[in-house]
Amino acid sequence: METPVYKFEPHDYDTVYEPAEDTFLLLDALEEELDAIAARKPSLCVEIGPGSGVVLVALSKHLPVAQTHCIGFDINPNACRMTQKTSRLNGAPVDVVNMDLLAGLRPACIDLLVFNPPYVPTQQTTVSLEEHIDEFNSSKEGQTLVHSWAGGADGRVVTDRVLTDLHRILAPDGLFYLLLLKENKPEEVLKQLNESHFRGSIIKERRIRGEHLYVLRIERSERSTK
Ligand SMILES: C[S@@+](CC[C@H](N)C(=O)[O-])C[C@H]1O[C@@H](n2cnc3c(N)ncnc32)[C@H](O)[C@@H]1O
Repeated sequence: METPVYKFEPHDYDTVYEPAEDTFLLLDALEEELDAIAARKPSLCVEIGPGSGVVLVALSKHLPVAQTHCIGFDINPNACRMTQKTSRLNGAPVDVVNMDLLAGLRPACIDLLVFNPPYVPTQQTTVSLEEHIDEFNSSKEGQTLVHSWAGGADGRVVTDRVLTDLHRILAPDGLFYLLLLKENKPEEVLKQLNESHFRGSIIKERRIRGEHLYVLRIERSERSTK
């Protein structure tokens, strides 16, 4: 999918994740999946961590407005603002909420879920929404951007929280597209999913500048059709 127009002001580079190779790989994978996605007639499309908003806005441009509500949840308030701005710039309606992952959502409501997580293995542990907003308000710029990429042990701390919640929030016929790095052990993730009523596969991979990136497509192993 074509990358939507986005406009960073100088200070945004310190606080919001700028679209990079991982973003573009996810866009390419989603483009190839558009027919499969349309066939599921998604009512609710959610991106966790939309950052600049380009992935969510690109998806929104390919999904019928009357049918699909697109919404992003980002822990970073400036990423939420940037996603709104990208939405406006492209005339593509998406909502965005400053929230930590998906805790506030009712069960089995997400038809299409997308996540390009903080995937770099680091010592750093993740922070709560409150701590994140405090950091942001105390203008420790550069600090907030760390949470866009710092993934803790195996780069999986945030991703594993989503995977643990997946059974609760994914609709029976839902699809989940997840970007991972080789160091996140995608094969191990797939094995765990296969053992817990999901099935998944690697639908796209790319080696770029020392990173080996994967996009996984995940769905329930016994899905109901609409
Ligand atoms: C690697 S960036 C991806 C940004 C964008 N989706 C892209 O592909 O360019 C990860 C995003 O996840 C957000 N994020 C990190 N932890 C989060 C959490 N617990 N809840 C919601 N968003 C989170 C970050 O603020 C950041 O915007």
